[in-house]
Amino acid sequence: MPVDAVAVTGVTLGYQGTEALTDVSFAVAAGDYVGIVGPNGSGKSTLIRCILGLARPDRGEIRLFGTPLAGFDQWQRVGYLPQGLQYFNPHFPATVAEVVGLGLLAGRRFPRRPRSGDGAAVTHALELMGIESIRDRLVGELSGGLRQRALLARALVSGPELLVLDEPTTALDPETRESFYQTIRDLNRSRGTTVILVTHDSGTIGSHASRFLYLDKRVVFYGGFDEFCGSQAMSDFFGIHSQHLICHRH
Ligand SMILES: Nc1ncnc2c1ncn2[C@@H]1O[C@H](COP(=O)(O)OP(=O)(O)OP(=O)(O)O)[C@@H](O)[C@H]1O
Repeated sequence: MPVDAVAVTGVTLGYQGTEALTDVSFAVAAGDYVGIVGPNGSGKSTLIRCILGLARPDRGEIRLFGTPLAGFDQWQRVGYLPQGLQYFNPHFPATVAEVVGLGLLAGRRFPRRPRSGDGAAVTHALELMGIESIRDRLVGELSGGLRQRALLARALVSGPELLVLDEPTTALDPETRESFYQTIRDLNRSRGTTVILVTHDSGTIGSHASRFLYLDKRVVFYGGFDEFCGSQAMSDFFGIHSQHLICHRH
């Protein structure tokens, strides 16, 4: 049986007595594209941080590619684009190629040194994102859309099988946002990259992702978008009008 890229079982986490995640369980098969949506403060970023080992659940277990997180050390298989990284100081003294190259060091053990194949990997990631021509520009000087492509190239430079993105489109205008979503979908479809993407864009994600996770501290819904839009339980939960708003782009 194929091993799931991510398996989350019974994860519960509280901050100073406030429950952020309650008994969350779901699995992401290799090749899936999962959109995670939910209201502000519903635990989306906390869940992502747990999956990446950046926050520790009080209870429950997480496996990446079949290995419990505590023993997982193949971080080059995982690409991460965190929330809020797009707000760069315009004077930040690093070029696009340098920022992308840092993505290779992040997955290595200490001492983190460049290796001989790194230049080719950086060029490949830049080409994949269509930004090879701006490799020597300072990253802080770029437009929001180009900067987000550079940061995506950084997340992709190690050739990850799993790509995790936390609200990657918030700083983008609608046109750039759509093109960014297309890029992610192409990666998923043509390269088979497994994608987990957190967004407030509940209408848009339905037309891109293969699965939909609605989180409100617990898993309210996890499944296909068609199933979500046809579900009486979801109409009862959201009210028919709100459910329709989520489903309208689909
Ligand atoms: N480090 C922290 N310390 C204390 N409380 C926290 C911490 N991080 C998050 N929280 C709280 O945990 C809850 C879940 O936060 P989280 O950021 O995971 O939600 P979210 O769904 O990603 O929110 P948003 O959509 O606004 O980004 C919120 O009530 C938040 O205030």
